[in-house]
Amino acid sequence: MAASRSCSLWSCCGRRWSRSMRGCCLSELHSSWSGDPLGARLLSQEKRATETHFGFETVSEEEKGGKVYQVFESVAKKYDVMNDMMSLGIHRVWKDLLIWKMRPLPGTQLLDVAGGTGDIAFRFLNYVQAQHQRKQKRQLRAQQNLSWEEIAKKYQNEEDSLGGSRVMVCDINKEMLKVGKQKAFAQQYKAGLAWVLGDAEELPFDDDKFDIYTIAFGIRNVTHIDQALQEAYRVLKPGGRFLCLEFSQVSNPLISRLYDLYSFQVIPVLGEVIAGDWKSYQYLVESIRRFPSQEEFKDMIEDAGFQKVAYESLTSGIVAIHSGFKL
Ligand SMILES: COc1cc(O)cc(C/C=C(\C)CC/C=C(\C)CC/C=C(\C)CC/C=C(\C)CC/C=C(\C)CC/C=C(\C)CC/C=C(\C)CC/C=C(\C)CC/C=C(\C)CCC=C(C)C)c1O
Ligand SMILES: C[S@@+](CC[C@H](N)C(=O)[O-])C[C@H]1O[C@@H](n2cnc3c(N)ncnc32)[C@H](O)[C@@H]1O
Repeated sequence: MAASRSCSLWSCCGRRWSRSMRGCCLSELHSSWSGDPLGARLLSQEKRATETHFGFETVSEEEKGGKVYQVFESVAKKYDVMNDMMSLGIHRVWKDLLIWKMRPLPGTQLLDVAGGTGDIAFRFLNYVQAQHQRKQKRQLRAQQNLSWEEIAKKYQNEEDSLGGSRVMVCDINKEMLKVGKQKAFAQQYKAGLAWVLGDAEELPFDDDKFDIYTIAFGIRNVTHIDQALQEAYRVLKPGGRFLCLEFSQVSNPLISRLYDLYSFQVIPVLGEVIAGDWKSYQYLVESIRRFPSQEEFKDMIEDAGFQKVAYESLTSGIVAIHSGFKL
């Protein structure tokens, strides 16, 4: 069921279709040129270029999306508990730091891509609500002669309690979004929050629409990172900001050794014990090792057109926050 769903999603739609078409044309050409060694060599190089990685495994670009889909479909229900267990809660601090770095202004329109179960969106809503309440209190203190009805009205309007800020969570995985929506319902997040099924490589939004684009622990899973970065650029308003929280590279050799030990010896075991899924957590640690370094990723963000690109490494480089502006 999952395989057939993701197959149609990943090989037959939009740009991916044209990519797979390119693959088809190449193999047809290959057979007609079989007597030409140079042509055959060039073609086999081209064919290799359509290969990518899924953790330490080499797979075709068409296959990767489906495999990533299966990973998150499988872990969705245990995703949040796994994160707390594996990181001893540290992922919460990293996500808080992302929001503090963002410092959203009243009225901010945020797009959280690969938003999964909503951790970034909920933090954003908490932040803007607290900020708006502080502002309201300051205003009320300044307007001493308001009636109690007027004061109550100011507090009751839920939409207004966010000062016009909104967040759109976009993720390719139905199961992750389902868990996110359940969490939102249980924690009573309603206003200013929307969920949409969509691919980071082909966002279902118009150009110049959002003030801020975030992607947390998501971009590592995308097949064509350059394409996702271009899409981030496209949907941001001029002056808009790109923020990415992702695993990165640890530079200290001693910490790196301990980190490797923990990653490869402990995490898949926790994955098996808690989520009954060794393979997905093996993919997690392998995909982290495959992801570009802080500097390499900064170059990729600049290549997509962003300016003033900078990053901050956290927890010895286990993760980094990259930031850039569409100017
Ligand atoms: C399928 O894909 C995914 C599934 C998911 O559930 C999540 C994601 C995306 C990830 C997130 C949303 C973030 C949350 C998840 C994680 C942080 C998990 C990934 C964690 C790592 C890759 C390792 C880094 C972990 C930490 C920084 C957390 C702190 C952990 C410790 C302090 C170690 C705890 C020690 C033990 C449990 C004792 C047993 C350990 C051993 C026998 C191995 C030897 C290890 C050590 C001696 C210490 C370990 C040292 C380190 C971790 C490095 C030290 C670092 C510093 C001192 C800065 C997703 O895509
Ligand atoms: C590790 S989770 C991160 C979730 C959330 N941002 C967080 O920080 O907890 C990675 C998410 O990326 C999503 N994802 C993977 N490939 C994607 C793509 N091409 N487009 C959109 N989302 C994608 C997965 O479905 C998954 O929900």
